[in-house]
Amino acid sequence: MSGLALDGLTKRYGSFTALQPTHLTIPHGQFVCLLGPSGCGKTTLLRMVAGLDSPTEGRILLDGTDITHKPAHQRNFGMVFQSLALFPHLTVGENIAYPLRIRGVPKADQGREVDRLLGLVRLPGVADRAVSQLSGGQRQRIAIARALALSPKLFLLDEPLSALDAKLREAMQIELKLLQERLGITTIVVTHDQREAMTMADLVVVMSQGRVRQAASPIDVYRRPADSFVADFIGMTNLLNGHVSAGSLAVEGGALAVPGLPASGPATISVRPEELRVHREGAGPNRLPGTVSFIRDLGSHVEMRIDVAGREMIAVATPQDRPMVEPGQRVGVELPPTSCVVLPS
Ligand SMILES: Nc1ncnc2c1ncn2[C@@H]1O[C@H](COP(=O)(O)OP(=O)(O)OP(=O)(O)O)[C@@H](O)[C@H]1O
Repeated sequence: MSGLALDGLTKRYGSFTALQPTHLTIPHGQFVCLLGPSGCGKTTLLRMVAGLDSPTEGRILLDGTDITHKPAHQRNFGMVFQSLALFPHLTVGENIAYPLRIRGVPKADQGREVDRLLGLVRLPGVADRAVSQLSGGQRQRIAIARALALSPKLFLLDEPLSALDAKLREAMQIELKLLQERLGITTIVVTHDQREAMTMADLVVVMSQGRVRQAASPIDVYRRPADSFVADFIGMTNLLNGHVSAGSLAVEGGALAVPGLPASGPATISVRPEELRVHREGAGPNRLPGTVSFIRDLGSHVEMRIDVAGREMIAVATPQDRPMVEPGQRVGVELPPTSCVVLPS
């Protein structure tokens, strides 16, 4: 197969398992984001792919070849890691040329390659500048350019944009995505920012506690979360626990018609805030009665917090669709059946 395959990749430190046996296939040219809270094993996984750490068990295959024990410097992967900062005493051009020099690329070709790479990251003409003369965003672009020297087979980045302010970060996410699309290089980025992952990735790998919870497209992890962790971690959601009875889900406050329920027993559903409909009338199909506790108008959308049988639900509406309700008002919260996702118990 063309691409990267992890076959039971595992990392243990003594009795602690940082990465549970992981199976993952990444087709050639994909942009993958490893996403999860701090300590979930994202960096551990990336470092093993990079060859900076060795797995306790399992194999790493690149285009069908086992590279598990190949030293990092022989893998020809581009890396942007915090531990691989730019050399402050070298110019921009010298920094980018560094990997070329190590590999014995002739001097004349080095200059040409540096210019090409600076063009790629949209910073032409800065080769002679000192690194200290660059802004944070420019430095990150240089680190990316350096990592892309020698046309690597894989491009690996660990939280590459985390030091940038919110606006620049968003701009760089789009830039990085477009660059990756142009180059068609298989890319793996570690991030704990779900918006960042949704912006850039073809494949989002959601991790928690050393385990891959779901690996799917951004829209699938959002619309069809594999479990309550993923549903809660990706964006906002309403999780409702209930019991299946006579074909519907009995929850605090009422009974709901939900497609795909188990025949009996407990069940949990997830409903996104923008799917909820808030009515001034409490009664109606798939409605739960509640009381508005808080409303905030964020300009682009209105967020309503509603107390339903002692639990808080969140509904979001556009300014155009905003229901005319006030805090303290009794309302009906409609959960359209097709928007309810049944999660495995
Ligand atoms: N050398 C080590 N020895 C022992 N435990 C380690 C070592 N390296 C990492 N760990 C542990 O393995 C777990 C996963 O660490 P990892 O760095 O992969 O997390 P992460 O998801 O990248 O988190 P963050 O977003 O905070 O960087 C953590 O609990 C960490 O403490």
